[in-house]
Amino acid sequence: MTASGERGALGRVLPEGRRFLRGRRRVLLALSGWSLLEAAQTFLGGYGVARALDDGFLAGRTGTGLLWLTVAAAAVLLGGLAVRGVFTGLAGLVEPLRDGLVRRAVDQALGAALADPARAGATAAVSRLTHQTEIARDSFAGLVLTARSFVFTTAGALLGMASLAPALLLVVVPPLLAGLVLFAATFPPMAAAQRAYLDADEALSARVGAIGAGLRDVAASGAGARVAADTGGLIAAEARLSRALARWAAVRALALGAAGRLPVVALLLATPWLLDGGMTAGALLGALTYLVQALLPALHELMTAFGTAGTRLLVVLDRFTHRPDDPAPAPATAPAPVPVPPSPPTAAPAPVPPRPAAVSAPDTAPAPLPVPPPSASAPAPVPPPPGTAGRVPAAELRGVTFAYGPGARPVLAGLDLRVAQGEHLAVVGPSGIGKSTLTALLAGTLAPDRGTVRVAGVPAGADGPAHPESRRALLPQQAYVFTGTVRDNLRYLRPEASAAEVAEAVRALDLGELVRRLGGLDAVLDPRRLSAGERQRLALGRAHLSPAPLLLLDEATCHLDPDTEERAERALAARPGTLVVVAHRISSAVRADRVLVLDGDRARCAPHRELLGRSELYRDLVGRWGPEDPPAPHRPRGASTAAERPRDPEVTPSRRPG
Ligand SMILES: Nc1ncnc2c1ncn2[C@@H]1O[C@H](COP(=O)(O)OP(=O)(O)OP(=O)(O)O)[C@@H](O)[C@H]1O
Repeated sequence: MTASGERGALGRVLPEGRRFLRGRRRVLLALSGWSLLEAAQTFLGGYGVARALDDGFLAGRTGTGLLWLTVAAAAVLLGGLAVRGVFTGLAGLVEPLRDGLVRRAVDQALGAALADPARAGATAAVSRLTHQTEIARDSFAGLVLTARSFVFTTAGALLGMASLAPALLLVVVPPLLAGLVLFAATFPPMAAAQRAYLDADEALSARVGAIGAGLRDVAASGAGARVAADTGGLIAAEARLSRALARWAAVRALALGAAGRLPVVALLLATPWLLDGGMTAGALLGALTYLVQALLPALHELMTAFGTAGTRLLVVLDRFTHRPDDPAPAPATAPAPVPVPPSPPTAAPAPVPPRPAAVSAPDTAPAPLPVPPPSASAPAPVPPPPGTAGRVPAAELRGVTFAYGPGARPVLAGLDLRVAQGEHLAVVGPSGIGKSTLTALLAGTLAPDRGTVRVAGVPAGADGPAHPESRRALLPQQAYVFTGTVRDNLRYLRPEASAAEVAEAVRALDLGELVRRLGGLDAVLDPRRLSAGERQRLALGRAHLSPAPLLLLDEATCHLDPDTEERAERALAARPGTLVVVAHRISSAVRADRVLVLDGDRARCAPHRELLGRSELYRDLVGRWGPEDPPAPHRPRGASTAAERPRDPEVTPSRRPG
């Protein structure tokens, strides 16, 4: 924030501040009363010392000297009483401020969510409700304490000096004022640095929130490194801004050093002149007491409080005063754009579709994560080894055991499974049994603890060849849609897809009406404006275009109605290749060639009707899903024949120890 920006913030905050204080006159009055007692302590502190010297010890009257020193000491007790009263009164100012800010933050968050439901989860509101409210409360309390103390202490000290010898004011006041001016000059740049730091903190909050929500998509898209680099940039920006803040604090400390010590130096330098003018040693010592014991500590506290708490309070209050629908006060020192390191040429050379300024997300809404599309030059699907076409399984698990951690109970244990090329397999089982884990193992985003997972004859995970996206595509439940054109979203897994291929995917998935509603293939999408179902439908279109022969749908149709789901599944099954679906409805299982029911030590794999007779758990699941007229099993194009397809014995029980 520039100096003018700072003045703008002050202009926004001050009227509300005045209203707030006007409504609390009684509290202010009580605070002033206690502070007057503090001023009296200051006055007596220096005056007692001066009198003790001039009227007591230097005049040979030790008793009088001791009496005046007792008066100065008693004043300290008076100060203790004052501090107790001040703290009691302080709560009456600080707590209503905090309550008001919390109410306002909730109002702002609800208002923003009602105006734009996609922003309902904006994590900046959380930072505002918790971190920033507490900053405001603490800073305000610190400021009231020190500002009040400075005013009354200074008044007491100046009054004391004036009563000892008015010439003392001539020596002490000018350097004191110079120090205050110097300090005030550091205020605007420090506030700007503070504001930039808070901006960066909110941006990081929002980004981390967005990553949390889209973690599965990021993992499925293999975009971890890119997202880590992107977020690392935000973290680095915040660290850089916090260092800038620390530098300004150092400059301010220098100002304090100069301002705090100059009046003492001036007094010492002026001593001969003051003594020549008839000033007594007691008055000089009294003045030094005022400076060293009262004024300098009060000044030090004031500068420290204004230097940190003051700027923080202004910046935070400005955020609460500023309504979300107001034009945002633009930070002059906004965090630098996050440097995203270029992806290595072999990983994903295709650029991320640019986000047009018109649709870029506001600062309070998490920006969509820039996940790089797979390389346009990614190799073509890996063909089966020569002479084995049709015989190499589309996917194969052998003795697979997997647990989420060394001490954890395995989710899958000793599982064997063969999925033939062209097969349509449905995976069912109770919640938490390991269906998603199985799809993640097939996708290679998880690696088995024991056993092997192969896709098209090659290892599925990191030990396999590069470009796993050319062999399999995993669609998780939360479909990932980015800010870009509808066309780019559809071609995400295959950037080189032709117009005819895109049109075919739109037709096959019945996306015509949706695409029209979104403004056509060239319209730029705002992901926050799409429903979960619309996102899933676009992701399904994307899967249809994918070059991967193995499609893994992990409840990727859960937000669709049964008819739309059926159409989508049939279209994806009819596409050349293999389809593995974590079934969301009984109809989904019935449509498949085979159903794998995961049940710990009683895993079974067979066609629907056969499984009904053989698996009690499957009968249970079907019963819970509700009766449904099973449509005739769909035979996908390119599906393997019954002879080619593996039968139940090829699925051995998945045992869970213990
Ligand atoms: N990242 C993880 N860390 C630790 N445990 C996990 C993790 N992901 C899943 N689990 C646990 O592993 C088990 C299997 O989870 P998984 O998501 O594969 O089951 P699921 O059958 O897909 O469940 P649902 O139908 O509810 O999606 C569950 O007990 C789950 O709590």
